[in-house]
Amino acid sequence: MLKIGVPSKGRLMEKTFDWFEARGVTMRKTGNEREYSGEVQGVSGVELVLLSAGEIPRELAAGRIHLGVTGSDLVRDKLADWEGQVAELAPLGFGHADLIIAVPACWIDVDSIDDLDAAAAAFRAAHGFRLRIATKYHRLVREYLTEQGVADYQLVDSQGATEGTVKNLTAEAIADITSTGETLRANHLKVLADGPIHQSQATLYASRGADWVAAAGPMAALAAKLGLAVPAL
Ligand SMILES: Nc1ncnc2c1ncn2[C@@H]1O[C@H](COP(=O)(O)OP(=O)(O)OP(=O)(O)O)[C@@H](O)[C@H]1O
Ligand SMILES: O=P(O)(O)OC[C@H]1O[C@H](OP(=O)(O)OP(=O)(O)O)[C@H](O)[C@@H]1O
Repeated sequence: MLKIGVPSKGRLMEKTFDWFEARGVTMRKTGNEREYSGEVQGVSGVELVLLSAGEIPRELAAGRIHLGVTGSDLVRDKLADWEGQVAELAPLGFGHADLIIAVPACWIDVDSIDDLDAAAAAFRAAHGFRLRIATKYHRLVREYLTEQGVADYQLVDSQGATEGTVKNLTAEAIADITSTGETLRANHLKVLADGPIHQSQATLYASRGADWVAAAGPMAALAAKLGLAVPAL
């Protein structure tokens, strides 16, 4: 059997199902609406595993699923050396979102990462602690700030409603995903002008650690349906 992990709910699940359906592979949930079980039709030997989008990178890295669909932001953030653990087979063209840094819109002298760097140093001098950036993207944000030479900050973990942390006085800035920008605007935040840390989209990945010998037959059949080359893993 070849196991493929797909997000278990919401837009990502629906659009993933549509993407496979358009290529002759039907995925559907089985059982009652809330039951996390599913099946694949159109290619034999493929098992559907419905998982949280955030857990798919770890399951791929552990080799418990052969293939997985999730956001490229989550793979890069959750896995150290992601390219050593998974292979990117195809960007799927949906789930587009930018990982950005945003600061209060009223900070009129902070528009770029260099401005943030200067503001962070001034903040520490004035308050005696480092400027707080709320995020769930710890690895990507740390790597980016190191590259940009920003050091006077601390990350504050926020697993949701991150844009609210500034108003709630638990952070001075945030790093989060945005697509329409509505949540940022509604919370009086502005994006730093330097461009996103990462442009994410839903992507099909293959595990480098899974048992590909046992799954070779279903993988060849699935790759043919999807118009993909069989990856050398
Ligand atoms: N507003 C958005 N527009 C487009 N894509 C988004 C948006 N918010 C999040 N995403 C993308 O959706 C993917 C899943 O996001 P997230 O980790 O928030 O999952 P979730 O929906 O909370 O599910 P779960 O809690 O089961 O992990 C990520 O790759 C993220 O980039
Ligand atoms: O730019 P926008 O279109 O406004 O979208 C951005 C929002 O969408 C995501 O949140 P989600 O709805 O997944 O909830 P969360 O707070 O639990 O992450 C993301 O974390 C932002 O909060």
